[in-house]
Amino acid sequence: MAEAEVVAQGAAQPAKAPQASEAMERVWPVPAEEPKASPVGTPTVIVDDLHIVYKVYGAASEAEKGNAVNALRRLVKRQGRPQMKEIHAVKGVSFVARHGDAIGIIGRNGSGKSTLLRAIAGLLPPHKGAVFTDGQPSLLGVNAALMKELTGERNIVLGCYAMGMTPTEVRAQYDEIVDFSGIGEFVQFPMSTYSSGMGARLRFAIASAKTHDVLLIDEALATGDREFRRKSQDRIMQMRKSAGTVFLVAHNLDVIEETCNRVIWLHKGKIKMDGDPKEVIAAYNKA
Ligand SMILES: Nc1ncnc2c1ncn2[C@@H]1O[C@H](COP(=O)(O)OP(=O)(O)OP(=O)(O)O)[C@@H](O)[C@H]1O
Repeated sequence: MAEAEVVAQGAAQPAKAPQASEAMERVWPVPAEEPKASPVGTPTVIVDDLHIVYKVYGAASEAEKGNAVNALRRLVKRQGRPQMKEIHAVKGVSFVARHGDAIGIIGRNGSGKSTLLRAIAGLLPPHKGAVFTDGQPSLLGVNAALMKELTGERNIVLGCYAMGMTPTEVRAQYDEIVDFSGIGEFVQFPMSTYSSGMGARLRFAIASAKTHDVLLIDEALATGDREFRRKSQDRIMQMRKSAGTVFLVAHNLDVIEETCNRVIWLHKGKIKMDGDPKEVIAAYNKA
């Protein structure tokens, strides 16, 4: 399944990677987006009795496995395709997120954290229930794909356009993005030459160059070093102040506690606890 891309997908056309300034001149102008002034405390995301079910085909027993003999046997016996299995990943989750919230989502492996984020981003259709969002949610995941064959420069420019920034805004932000990412002269090299940490830093730097109504961050801070984590946390704080809503999935509970004003603990697809970070994390650690 494709991750939500905060960065450009399918927007790149050049055969060779030009300098950033050239790239900016070439791309068509994007209509300016007026920043919305939303008061802190008004709802941005309403999740109402959300159920997400994955359907997995071919999760069959040995006798049903998809080899030629079994396929022929099914044809002869006029049987359908191998049994489909359902994985009920999110089970009746409800909550309201507000402008200015930074909400940490914690839980054991497989508890439904990433699934919930992808559903809020609109990437997974609800089996039951609904998600209402005010504004465009942007998911920044570990796998959010920049284009590996393009230079950091090109990825910054295209990524910013993909987020709806104008050429003037991109120009104004370009140096700051490079600076924040800390990738230095590597910005001129194709991303295929980057370490995973460098790629993650650049993704975060691009994604956070814009004020998002709703920014969903899935473990994206995990690959950065300590210094980068601190800078990222500061930036998330700034986003909260500018009345955006940030969701943060991380296994590092310290990052969650330091960054978020609210924590949702998911357990086997359901909300086990929702509230003050200290209290929720203490209960989670005891469980
Ligand atoms: N694409 C998929 N197809 C089928 N099942 C999936 C898919 N993605 C996740 N699942 C299942 O949904 C459940 C929740 O997975 P999810 O990745 O949301 O959990 P998580 O809390 O983010 O886990 P982790 O902490 O390991 O990243 C798991 O049982 C997982 O096996």
